[in-house]
Amino acid sequence: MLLVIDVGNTRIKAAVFEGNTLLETLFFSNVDFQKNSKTILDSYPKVTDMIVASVGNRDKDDFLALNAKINVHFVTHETLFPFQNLYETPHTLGIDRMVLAAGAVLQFPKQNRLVIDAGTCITYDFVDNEDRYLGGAIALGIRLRYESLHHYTANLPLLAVENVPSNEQQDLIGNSTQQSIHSGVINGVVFEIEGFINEYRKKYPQFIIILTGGDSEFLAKRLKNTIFANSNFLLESLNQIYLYTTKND
Ligand SMILES: Nc1ncnc2c1ncn2[C@@H]1O[C@H](COP(=O)(O)OP(=O)(O)O)[C@@H](O)[C@H]1O
Ligand SMILES: CC(C)(COP(=O)(O)O)[C@@H](O)C(=O)NCCC(=O)O
Ligand SMILES: [K+]
Repeated sequence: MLLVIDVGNTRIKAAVFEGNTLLETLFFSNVDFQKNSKTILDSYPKVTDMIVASVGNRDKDDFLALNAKINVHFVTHETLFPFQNLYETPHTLGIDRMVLAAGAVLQFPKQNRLVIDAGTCITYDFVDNEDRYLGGAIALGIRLRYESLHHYTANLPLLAVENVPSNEQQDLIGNSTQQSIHSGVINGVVFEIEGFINEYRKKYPQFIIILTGGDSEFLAKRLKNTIFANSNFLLESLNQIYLYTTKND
């Protein structure tokens, strides 16, 4: 039984897998990581291995301290990935982005793939049908946009995606300060993502789109393009990498 852990800049996400079967997902903030992870391990005594992808500043010792009996596999730039990395600065590429690219290759073989991860940042990662990772883009996530508008202006309030009315379209013309901010943030993100997809389509007429990240379910309803929306895609990709690396060791 495997515990997979994704340490992002906002949340830590975890999941327990038995082979390809996802048994449980768990989410917690960075602060109560140690306590919660011990709870997970106590609830799943059959966990023998853990695979960790961390963009945060946690080091391997934090995870080794959880349980000395568990084998910890820390995903690094030296991990065996199922793609050719054509990034010009391969050692600055986010481990999370590499895991997403690996998941796209392993779960959607032999086609052009664009992975969009809407979390702290919105990342775009492209792997072509020859399994070459070409790179992509890094943009402000939804929360960072709301926080920037508040922190870097004199009068704008701090809003959040949770305040957005649940209807699936955000009014284009905001008729109040709050609605203007929501229109700028939500429509800005939706139009940005659709704009990127349209530009990719000019270069690659055929490709699939995988949308993941904590804001993926919110955004999937608002995007016109056909996408595979899966908020657990990074966790599933970590499991796929574990199976791939142990098989190819
Ligand atoms: N229970 C939750 N707690 C915090 N953020 C959540 C939650 N559910 C969804 N979200 C959304 O997920 C975003 C973080 O997405 P995530 O992919 O976890 O980020 P990262 O991987 O960068 O840490 C938050 O900004 C928020 O909009
Ligand atoms: C862009 C990121 C901060 C995204 O992190 P996240 O939104 O998942 O918290 C992370 O992928 C990162 O630190 N990248 C390093 C720079 C690069 O990928 O080129
Ligand atoms: K992200």
